[in-house]
Amino acid sequence: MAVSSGCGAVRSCLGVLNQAFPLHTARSVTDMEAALQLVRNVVPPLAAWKHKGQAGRIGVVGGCPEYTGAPYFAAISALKVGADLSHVFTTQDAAPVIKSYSPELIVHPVLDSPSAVQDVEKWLPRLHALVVGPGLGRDDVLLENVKGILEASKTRGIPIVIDADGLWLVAQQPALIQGYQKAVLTPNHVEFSRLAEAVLGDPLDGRDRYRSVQRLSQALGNVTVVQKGEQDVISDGGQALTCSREGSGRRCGGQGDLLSGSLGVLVHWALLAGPEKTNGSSPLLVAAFGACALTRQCARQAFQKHGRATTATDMIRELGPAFSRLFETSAGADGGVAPTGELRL
Ligand SMILES: NC(=O)C1=CN([C@@H]2O[C@H](COP(=O)(O)OP(=O)(O)OC[C@H]3O[C@@H](n4cnc5c(N)ncnc54)[C@H](OP(=O)(O)O)[C@@H]3O)[C@@H](O)[C@H]2O)[C@@H](O)CC1
Ligand SMILES: Nc1ncnc2c1ncn2[C@@H]1O[C@H](COP(=O)(O)OP(=O)(O)OP(=O)(O)O)[C@@H](O)[C@H]1O
Ligand SMILES: [Mg+2]
Repeated sequence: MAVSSGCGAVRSCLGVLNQAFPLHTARSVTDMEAALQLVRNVVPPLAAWKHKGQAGRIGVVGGCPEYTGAPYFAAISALKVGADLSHVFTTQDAAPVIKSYSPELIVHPVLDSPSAVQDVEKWLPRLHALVVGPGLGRDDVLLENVKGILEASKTRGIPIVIDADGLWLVAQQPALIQGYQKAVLTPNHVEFSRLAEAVLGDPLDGRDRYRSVQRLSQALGNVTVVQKGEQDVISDGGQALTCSREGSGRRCGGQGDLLSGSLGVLVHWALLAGPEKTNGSSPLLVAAFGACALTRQCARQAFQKHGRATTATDMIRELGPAFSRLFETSAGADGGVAPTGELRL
């Protein structure tokens, strides 16, 4: 449970980097531990004086009759990272299925209702962050409802993680998210290419992923972008950070959903903590780094136990131990393998 608030070494390291190199300079340092320390700084302590809800109330908007696993993975991951309550806003048909996976989730069968936007809007004052897109599908009616939910959430200043089919919607209508600096997009390879085409009009430049991610973020008005892959590249248009912590060779579905749900909680915590705790780095960048490192650590631990049979459910079981290992020790004990991370400005 212990979370360090001290970060002198991190402060000086990132401080020097911030001053020394102008934007876009291709300069890098191995700095995984420094970035992990920033994540530790934003994790709220567990305390007897706190009440239910204070550690986070997260909403997941997604799921449809075809995809019930994805919103479940995201919502249960949010809880296991440390949120107190996790809501799923989904379609009438998908709701009982998702409920049956877990009694821990609060499931609202509203997403295909004509009053979907108002139904979700009622809950927004009680939510700290939204994760939009896991398992949403591409039905026009659902996407139109989600558009309204996004607008209502932006008006209230709610942090939004956009993943999966939420990114499909953003690729159709980038204005939906343009300039909203409490948004984080988490595209996989295909989703990133689609966004880059739609927003930059360019095919993906695979040679310089940093530059591509940074350009996409800038074009969207400094929305934070997490490009998932063999290494995860994260940028807010200014700084860029990569997470190459060891994960696993298993590419089973659902790992991105675990990441987006975890990120919903970390985004809330990081914004609450503010830039003082992240030493001037963007809280969203730090949150994104934390979610990537955590997902990869879960993959690694699950693979050690289950090998080729590893699935997202096995990874979710590792969330508690992986979180402790990364964020509740003073040194991020790693059991031997040297992690790497780079910070580029
Ligand atoms: N259990 C559930 O309910 C789950 C539901 N999910 C939900 O499914 C929905 C669609 O999401 P998605 O990710 O399958 O769609 P999309 O990104 O269009 O990819 C489609 C195709 O692109 C390719 N491809 C993918 N990655 C690649 C890569 N790195 N590099 C190269 N190619 C790559 C690959 O096609 P291939 O080229 O192999 O034929 C892939 O099949 C969405 O709602 C999501 O949340 C998932 O969350 C999983 C768990
Ligand atoms: N080649 C890889 N090597 C190691 N880790 C990877 C690799 N590709 C993706 N990952 C990790 O897997 C996690 C999910 O990324 P992925 O690209 O699978 O997302 P996704 O396609 O959206 O997943 P989902 O099936 O949930 O939709 C990220 O944390 C990422 O770091
Ligand atoms: Mg995905």
